[in-house]
Amino acid sequence: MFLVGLTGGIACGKSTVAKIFKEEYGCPVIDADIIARQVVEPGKPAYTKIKEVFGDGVFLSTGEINREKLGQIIFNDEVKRHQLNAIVHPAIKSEMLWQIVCTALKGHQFAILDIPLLFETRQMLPFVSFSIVVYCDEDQQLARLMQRNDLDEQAAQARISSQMSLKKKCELCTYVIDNTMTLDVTRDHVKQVHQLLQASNKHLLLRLGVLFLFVPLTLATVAICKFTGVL
Ligand SMILES: Nc1ncnc2c1ncn2[C@@H]1O[C@H](COP(=O)(O)OP(=O)(O)OP(=O)(O)O)[C@@H](O)[C@H]1O
Repeated sequence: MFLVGLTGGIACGKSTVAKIFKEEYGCPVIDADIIARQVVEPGKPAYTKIKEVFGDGVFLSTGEINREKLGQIIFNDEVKRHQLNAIVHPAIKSEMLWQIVCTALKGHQFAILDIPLLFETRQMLPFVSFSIVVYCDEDQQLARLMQRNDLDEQAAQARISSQMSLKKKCELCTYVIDNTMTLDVTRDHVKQVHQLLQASNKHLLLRLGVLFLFVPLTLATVAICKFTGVL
């Protein structure tokens, strides 16, 4: 199985495109945002570390993390942002790798990794064979974000500016999915990219690689066991 990174700017349409891949083509989608919420649930190791580093002030009375408060703190303090990233990113990465292994065992040709900050954090970049950026123009992005999150223009613009520019992401990726028009047009673009991914034989190369690694390892283990008298 090979991996496809799906990314883009905030509110450009990643979830919309991921849903089309999943529901219309049956592609497995591993969503970094969902994992990011799961790894900080009460009782998880990252939750405990956040409590140690940020104190009780960033928790609601229910025990859950007060995302708004934590968001304000890290948005205005780079050191704290790094501290939070150092806690959360490794936890997300290991859960993601675990989900990838489980998906690979089901025999899929490829899996989509929906990672908003694929190019910013670069954590999963070495693992993806192809990357897709969902694109819309700046005015649309601002309007969609303001409407969806009920934000004023200044707040929405601040969130957009905190990410790498969409233009730069488009330069770095393998495929761009244009989401500037109607959903039916976007569906057509997803179809085209899906066909290109299906035509790839990277999964065969990766399976061969695993086989070449696995066979000598197994033979070496058997030889050692025989030599030491275990077998
Ligand atoms: N082609 C489109 N035309 C009109 N509205 C759209 C289109 N695509 C997406 N939207 C709307 O734009 C908003 C953002 O879309 P979506 O949630 O898919 O973006 P996202 O990139 O996943 O966001 P985030 O970065 O926050 O995860 C949603 O309200 C969605 O319904």
